[in-house]
Amino acid sequence: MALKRREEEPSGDKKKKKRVGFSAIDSGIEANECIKIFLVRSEEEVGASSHNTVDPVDLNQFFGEDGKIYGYKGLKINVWLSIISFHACAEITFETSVDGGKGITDLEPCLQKLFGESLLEMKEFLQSFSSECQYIRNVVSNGTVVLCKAGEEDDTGSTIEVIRMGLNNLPVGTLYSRLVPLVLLFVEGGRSVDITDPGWDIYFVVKKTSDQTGDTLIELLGFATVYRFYHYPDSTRLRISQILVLPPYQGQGHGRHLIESVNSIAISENLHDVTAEEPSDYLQHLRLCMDSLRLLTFSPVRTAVTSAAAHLQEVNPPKKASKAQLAPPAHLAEDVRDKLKIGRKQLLRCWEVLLYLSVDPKDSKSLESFRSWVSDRVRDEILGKDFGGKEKQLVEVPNDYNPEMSFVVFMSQDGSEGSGRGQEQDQEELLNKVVDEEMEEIAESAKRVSSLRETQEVLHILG
Ligand SMILES: CC(=O)SCCNC(=O)CCNC(=O)[C@H](O)C(C)(C)COP(=O)(O)OP(=O)(O)OC[C@H]1O[C@@H](n2cnc3c(N)ncnc32)[C@H](O)[C@@H]1OP(=O)(O)O
Repeated sequence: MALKRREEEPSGDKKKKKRVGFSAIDSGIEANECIKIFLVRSEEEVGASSHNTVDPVDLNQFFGEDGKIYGYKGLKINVWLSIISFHACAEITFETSVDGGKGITDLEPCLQKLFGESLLEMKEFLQSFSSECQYIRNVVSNGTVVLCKAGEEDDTGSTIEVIRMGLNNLPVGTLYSRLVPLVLLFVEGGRSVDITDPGWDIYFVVKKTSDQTGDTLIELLGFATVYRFYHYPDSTRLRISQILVLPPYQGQGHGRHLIESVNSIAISENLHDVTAEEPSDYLQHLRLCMDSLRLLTFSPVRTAVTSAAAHLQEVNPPKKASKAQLAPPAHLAEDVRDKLKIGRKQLLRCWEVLLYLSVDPKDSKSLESFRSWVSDRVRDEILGKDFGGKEKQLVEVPNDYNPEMSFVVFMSQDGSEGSGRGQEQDQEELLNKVVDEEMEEIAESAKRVSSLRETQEVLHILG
């Protein structure tokens, strides 16, 4: 780690500077404001600040309780992260450092907490580009190729492969420990998994290219850690714990390749199902699109959705009996889990999208029935049934993140007390807002699924 004071002062000025360092108590600087992270693939890119700056989730969490750094003026921390060896190097510069009432933050342990052993001194870091240029190739060479596709974006004859390996294996575990900083930086709430547990697998998505001498270069584009859970009585479930595509390669289908590979393992090994641990919104969106498209290729699903859509036309609002007919039949949920390894919860999410897609947008009666059905689901999810004499109430809470929508649900002890605003009318209005939001999301997902399906059909026709 290189530590530099910017523009060294002649020693005579130092005392004076200390005295004027902070006029008031040091208010500190947020880590997010002074740290820049660069992803680099060559020695030349180190120091060229125009290269690949990335936005981490939140750096403040690694720096003290309040996420602030104290005792520095003009502090800048540049961190170079090699996407060849996955080592890191930090360059720290500042004008002055003085205790302004809150101490001087020791930066090294904070950076160690984040980057661990992958943090190198600059000289060693620069050497790693040549000494470890084949690092990824050496680690993944013993893995099992689960998926192989021709690279699309260039004509170098590259291929995209997904390779599966057990994490409980020394070279793979070492590579994973170098990837953990990426998990901490880019996956919200991400943390390291226990590499000694044999239940963990890691799926690497890589790009393979041959150079002019015929030598193969392998670049790591992303990875997913997947846990094998026991499922009673004699099966196994796969849970995607962390999935990350490196920022420069996001949005190019590699997250999809990883998920497709996990799905294909679950099918080929006849496992119970595939789930994801605390998925981010975007991962939910991706899985929703992928699974809805897979469900559309399964004819029992198409038949059942068409029949459910016909029930939407019957009465508005749908009666209790016909509402039951809007849900996927139990035997279908079992078939879907068995054939596609899509669990019931995920099937229900996709089902709403598929049902919406089956409704003629001009058929207002069916749309109203559909909304009423979604509204019942939302009501059940938020308020549920009476809970031991306590009643749930929904209250709006202002929120900077999404000023339009923010609610809390709380219990009132006797069913009558609350915030004083828990009147039925208020509650109805709030529930309606939530339902509107859900309807918008379903409509958007349906639009995306429909356009992806059209593209797939065109590609199929073109052969
Ligand atoms: C459990 C957890 O780990 S939660 C945390 C998840 N990870 C993170 O948040 C880390 C940061 N983010 C990432 O690493 C990535 O963005 C990931 C892993 C979430 C997604 O990977 P990406 O490579 O960016 O996504 P990818 O390009 O494969 O897929 C996205 C697109 O494919 C589309 N798509 C979905 N299915 C298909 C299909 N069958 N055919 C074609 N396209 C499809 C999606 O609709 C989406 O496009 P859109 O946004 O325009 O609607």
